[in-house]
Amino acid sequence: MKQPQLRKQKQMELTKGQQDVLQADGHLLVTGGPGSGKTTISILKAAQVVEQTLQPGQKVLFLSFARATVSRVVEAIEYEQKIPSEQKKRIDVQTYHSFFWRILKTHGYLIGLPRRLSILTPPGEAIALSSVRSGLPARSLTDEQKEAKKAAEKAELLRLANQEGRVCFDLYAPYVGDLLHGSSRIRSLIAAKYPVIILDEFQDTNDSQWRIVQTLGEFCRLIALADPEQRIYDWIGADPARLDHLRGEFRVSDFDLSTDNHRSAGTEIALFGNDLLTGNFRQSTYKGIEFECFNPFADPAMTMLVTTVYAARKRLAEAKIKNWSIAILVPTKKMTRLVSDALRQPPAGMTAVTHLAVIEMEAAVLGAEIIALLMQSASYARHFAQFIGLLCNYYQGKGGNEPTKKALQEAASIRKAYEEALALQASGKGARKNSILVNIKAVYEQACALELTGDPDKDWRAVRHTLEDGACSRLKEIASEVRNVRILERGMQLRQALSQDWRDNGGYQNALTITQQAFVQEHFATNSKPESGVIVMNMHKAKGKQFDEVIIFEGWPIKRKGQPPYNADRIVRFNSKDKIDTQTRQNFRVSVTRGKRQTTILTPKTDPCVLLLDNDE
Ligand SMILES: Nc1ncnc2c1ncn2[C@@H]1O[C@H](COP(=O)(O)OP(=O)(O)OP(=O)(O)O)[C@@H](O)[C@H]1O
Repeated sequence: MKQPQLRKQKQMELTKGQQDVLQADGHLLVTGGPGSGKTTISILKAAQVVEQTLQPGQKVLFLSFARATVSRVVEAIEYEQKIPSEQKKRIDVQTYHSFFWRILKTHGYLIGLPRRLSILTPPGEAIALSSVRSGLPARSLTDEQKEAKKAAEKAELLRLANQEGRVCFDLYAPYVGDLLHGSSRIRSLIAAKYPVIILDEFQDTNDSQWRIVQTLGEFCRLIALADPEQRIYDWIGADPARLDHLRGEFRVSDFDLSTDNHRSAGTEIALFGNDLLTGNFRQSTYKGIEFECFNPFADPAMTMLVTTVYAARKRLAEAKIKNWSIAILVPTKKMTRLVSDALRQPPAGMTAVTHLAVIEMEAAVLGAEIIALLMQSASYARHFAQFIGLLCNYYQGKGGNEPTKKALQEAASIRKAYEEALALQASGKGARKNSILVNIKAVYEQACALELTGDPDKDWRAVRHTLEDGACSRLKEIASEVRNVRILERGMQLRQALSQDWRDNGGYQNALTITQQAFVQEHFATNSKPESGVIVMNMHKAKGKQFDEVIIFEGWPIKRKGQPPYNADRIVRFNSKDKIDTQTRQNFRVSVTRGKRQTTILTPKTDPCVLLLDNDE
């Protein structure tokens, strides 16, 4: 087969393995380590398919797990100057979720789901499950309680889907599997539109996704990309034997690009990544990998982090890298926040570091709904009731799948106080002076009394500041959470919709619905650009991404009087050798190999990360 039509440009030399992929027919399995060029060759292969075999109206489907990966793939496609733009348009990059959702929305009724379906987003799911969860202790469950909790959660999610048509993400694949297995018509409809499907990160497919791949493979040509050692989703059902399942089910041609490393060419980052998997370090130093140990206290730790960031920034500026990116990867949610705070206000008066922190969004999204409601005119009777409802939602949903007992209790006491107030009102009595509603209501009224302007940015901020400066500590917390959502920076669409609402109605009549819809759409948006600048994120979220430099930063043992040091926020749980397993090693390797030019690992001096010790140490 000939290569896709070439335009005049600086040519990337394809490796022998990559060229073999271009020559091959039928189902393909392309394996290889981090940066071995799997994504790149799959895009070139897709362009070749578009040019040589697709009929008008048909497209190549590229399926990825995360939106973050989608944006990287979209960027990589744009970057391939040798692919003409009309061919690029025919490579459709989607997440598994968005692809499944479209199938479900159109055909779900065939398996008994209601005709109208809506997406149950993660915060919505957390709220819906909070009543099931509040009946059980949040931690230290017995095995029996864990099973019971799982079963009760599952039953509620199925009920929501089947009776209310609100479908959570985890049910997409099982339902689509049922649909595809049950209907050859749907299978051929999909195959007619997408005769070739590329499956990114195939090693992470769980059983229900595999069931779908099995049916699609009968009609479509599959191109699976995988690195068995970048498997990070064991906890939600990825199976080490998945590649063999594919080989067993279909005749696939296997291509192994594993020895190549283009991402960090000229460094030994990939080599170090491989040694991390075994714990046998073949070298005492690795080009492109730096280690630093800090004194195990907040100030020296953060000082070292900030100076490391300064140094990385300087290196990239000196190397004249355009749109450079530095990722600070940390092991826990808590660390993401700590680091973000420290970069905003570094110790010892050092200059702040502008950055983006990728945080769990539940609290911020639910908080944003409260701001949106407060922008909305309070002229209708149920406005305050709706406000209380959203406040309870915030507490029920802010912890995502792991709500704290305290937050759930908070929701319950707000609801109780509200019902009590309603009862007192109904019997003609005044409100209780010591009710938790007093401050809530006072700030609510201040926010409702604001004179809004029709400029969504200004108005959004005005409401947020009112909560921030008001007398209610709960609403203060919400205002500070909402800062993380940077809602109005999320593209013009939301801002335009709010402005339109104002123009049409002389006020924001639909601000809440508009905001909620914006967040739902965001789950499926594929146009987000890969991040540049300094980005702080949980190590788990770095999968599939690449950055010019990576800094890995973990917590340190915290001394406690009369007790052993508290060793949370470590890459390995408690930094204990007993807790090392394949998953921990693979996760660490994924993080380390995200760096193109350098990866720096910062670890506490007194108790360095156990994965960095040689096996026999
Ligand atoms: N033959 C090649 N020559 C030079 N650079 C290449 C070649 N193939 C890929 N690259 C570049 O190497 C980098 C990594 O490639 P790619 O993203 O395709 O790897 P990958 O195998 O998909 O990585 P991962 O599994 O870690 O996501 C990209 O910046 C890409 O442009």
